[in-house]
Amino acid sequence: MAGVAGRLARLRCSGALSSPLQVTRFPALQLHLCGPAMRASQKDFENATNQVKLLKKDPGNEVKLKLYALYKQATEGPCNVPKPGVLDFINKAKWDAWNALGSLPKETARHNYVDLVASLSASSESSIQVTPAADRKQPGSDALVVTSQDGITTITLNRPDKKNALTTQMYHDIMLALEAAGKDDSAITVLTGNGDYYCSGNDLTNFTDIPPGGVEEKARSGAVLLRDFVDCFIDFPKPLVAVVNGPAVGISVTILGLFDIVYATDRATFHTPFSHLGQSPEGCSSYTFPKMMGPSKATEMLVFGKKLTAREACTQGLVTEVFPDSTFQKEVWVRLKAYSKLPPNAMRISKQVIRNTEKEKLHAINAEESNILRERWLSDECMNAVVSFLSKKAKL
Ligand SMILES: CCCCCCCCCC/C=C/CC(=O)SCCNC(=O)CCNC(=O)[C@H](O)C(C)(C)COP(=O)(O)OP(=O)(O)OC[C@H]1O[C@@H](n2cnc3c(N)ncnc32)[C@H](O)[C@@H]1OP(=O)(O)O
Repeated sequence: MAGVAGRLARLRCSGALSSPLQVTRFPALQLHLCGPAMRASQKDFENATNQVKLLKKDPGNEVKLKLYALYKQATEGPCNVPKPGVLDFINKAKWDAWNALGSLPKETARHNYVDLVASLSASSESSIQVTPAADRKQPGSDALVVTSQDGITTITLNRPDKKNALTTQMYHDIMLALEAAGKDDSAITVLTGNGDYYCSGNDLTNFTDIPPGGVEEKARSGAVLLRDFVDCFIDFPKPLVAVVNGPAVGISVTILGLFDIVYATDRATFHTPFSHLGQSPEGCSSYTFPKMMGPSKATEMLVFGKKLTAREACTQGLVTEVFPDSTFQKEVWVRLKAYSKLPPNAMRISKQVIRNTEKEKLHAINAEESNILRERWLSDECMNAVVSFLSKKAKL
């Protein structure tokens, strides 16, 4: 356990991975950046750390390292933490950048940080997304877009540059969006992705944001989040449709067993590499997959990580219908618009008649899978796989 905790701690590098180094987009924040000639106050500094999160364009690794070093110097003073090992590339680069600032006073580092952020903001001014609070469908981030039209509420995963990997915030936002969609006046609800991927599964950087309670606490809260997330799909009251616009990985595949219809482009693939990641099945797939495709085909996917083409997934019953990529969007939406005109109450009740007999069982399976995963996340097999991915040594 100490080894696992140590590796995670190194990954975090004293909070580095959850520090403002991560360039993600957040709803608008008021900014009061100081000009270069003025000294930066603590407030300016705090505003600048928020401003970094608003940058739409990734400023590149060199600038990110500079920002990181100045941030650490401004908040903690000169670098006096042990130098990471040579193989710990990411943290070593960060350590080097911080250490290079020597004994630069905290106040100067703060000022330089604010200046650097101001120059970055000026060069990407138009990229800041200002979303009036009243227009927001759900709080937290623009990595999820919810629209309602023609009787269809569509939840779109919107992190195309990260292949729509699911951050912790996105799990929460999807739950909120599903809760709202279950109650709104739309007839059906759709989950889809923006960009070339449907979803690359759990964002593996979720493993790096370790709370004060340590990795055990992280695994415990992760298991609660997973269970709550999957419960929302089990309980969703209306017809739920997946429009799989590209490859799908991990949890985005397993929960398809809880959807009522799955339409896929012929470019989509379905991949659940749990053993490769030292993990185990979730999303009730340990029950739904063997039930729909038989135990041996399910084992090929869930134990051996066999990646299915869209057509294979259709043959196995995971996908309802496959469409040529060139006509996918058009054909699917024409079909869904027609379905959405059917009487909504009849559709909702029919769905419930089909699904309700299994609900209790699914909840129990979900709880059990989440518990087992909690243990898996603490295993060396899992940690090694996550570290390999994050240090760019492995991908699927
Ligand atoms: C104890 C912790 C608990 C946390 C809370 C958990 C709550 C619920 C957990 C439910 C569990 C689910 C299990 C799973 O979903 S397992 C599946 C996990 N997914 C992966 O392993 C996929 C990893 N990604 C890849 O292998 C490849 O990126 C790809 C998907 C095959 C695509 O390869 P390609 O070459 O086309 O593209 P890039 O690799 O260059 O990707 C572009 C950038 O996107 C980043 N990326 C992609 N996927 C992920 C991901 N899943 N997590 C984090 N980042 C991802 C990739 O790093 C690139 O970023 P960069 O441009 O900054 O380099």
